[in-house]
Amino acid sequence: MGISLGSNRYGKAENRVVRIYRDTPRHTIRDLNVSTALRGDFARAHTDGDQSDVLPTDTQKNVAFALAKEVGVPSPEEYAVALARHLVGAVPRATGAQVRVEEQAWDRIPVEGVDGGHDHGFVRRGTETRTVVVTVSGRDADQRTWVVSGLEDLTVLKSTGSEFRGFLTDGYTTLEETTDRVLATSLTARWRWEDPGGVAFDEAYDAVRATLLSTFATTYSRALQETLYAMGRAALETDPRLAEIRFSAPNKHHFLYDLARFGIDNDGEVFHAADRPYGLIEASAVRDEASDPGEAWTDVRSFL
Ligand SMILES: O=c1[nH]c(=O)c2[nH]c(=O)[nH]c2[nH]1
Repeated sequence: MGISLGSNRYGKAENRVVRIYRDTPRHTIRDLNVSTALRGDFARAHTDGDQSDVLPTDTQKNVAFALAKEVGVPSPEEYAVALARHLVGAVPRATGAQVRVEEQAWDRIPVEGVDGGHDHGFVRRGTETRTVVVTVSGRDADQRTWVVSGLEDLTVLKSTGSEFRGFLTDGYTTLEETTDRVLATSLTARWRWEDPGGVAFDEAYDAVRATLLSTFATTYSRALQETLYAMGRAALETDPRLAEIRFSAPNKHHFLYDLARFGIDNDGEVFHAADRPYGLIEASAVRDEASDPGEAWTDVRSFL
């Protein structure tokens, strides 16, 4: 019977690394969920139970925490690149690594009379998560690095300025056309940097996020598909260093509740917010001259 070892990788998932900068009385906090994965020739661990090529996942965890001090977290992207390169360097059999980081933002607690909020009191910001996936491939001089930045669970809604009509129908179609509906989604967006060298990632994140939000609000929507593509084009126009942006967007349906049964008018005022099923709309925008994505999207969740 011919059976051979297929693809494999290993690492430590979901290290909850919190780095606090406290060099001045005004502290800053970077709250990360860090996952590492190494790939390479680790066949003997699978076939022979031989661990001599395997740097334990426990050690990978320790490195994730140590680099939060030694390299720091100037941005989650820079931290992830340093961690991925360190791990490949530390493991002779590794041919590549992927480091995923999710960052939860903390805002300063507003305090009366204190400009810009409290020095060391923080409150978590919403459900939104900033994300980074860094993929490193090869060793030493041949090494390549891809950086995909993004966000998850950016929940947005517009209460008008959205329609859905003129769609294909068949014998099973019951959906009615609408010229005025609620459009809501919980957005996942990921953008690939053409060349991550020298990018000020924190500023860039704020700029892309602001562009996505303002485009969502100001663009009249004939479908979520059209809105996503408009958001993607706007993001790429905002920052020429972006090669492409990909979206995954659940259409969080808001159904007009039937109050006519009770003799009550409902002119787009009362809705049932259904949580499932939901339309799942996925789309991307790509710059014409973008480089080949290489391994940037390998094993990146929910994409295309
Ligand atoms: O924006 C939308 N796109 C669709 O493809 C779709 N399909 C559907 O039933 N409602 C919607 N809304």
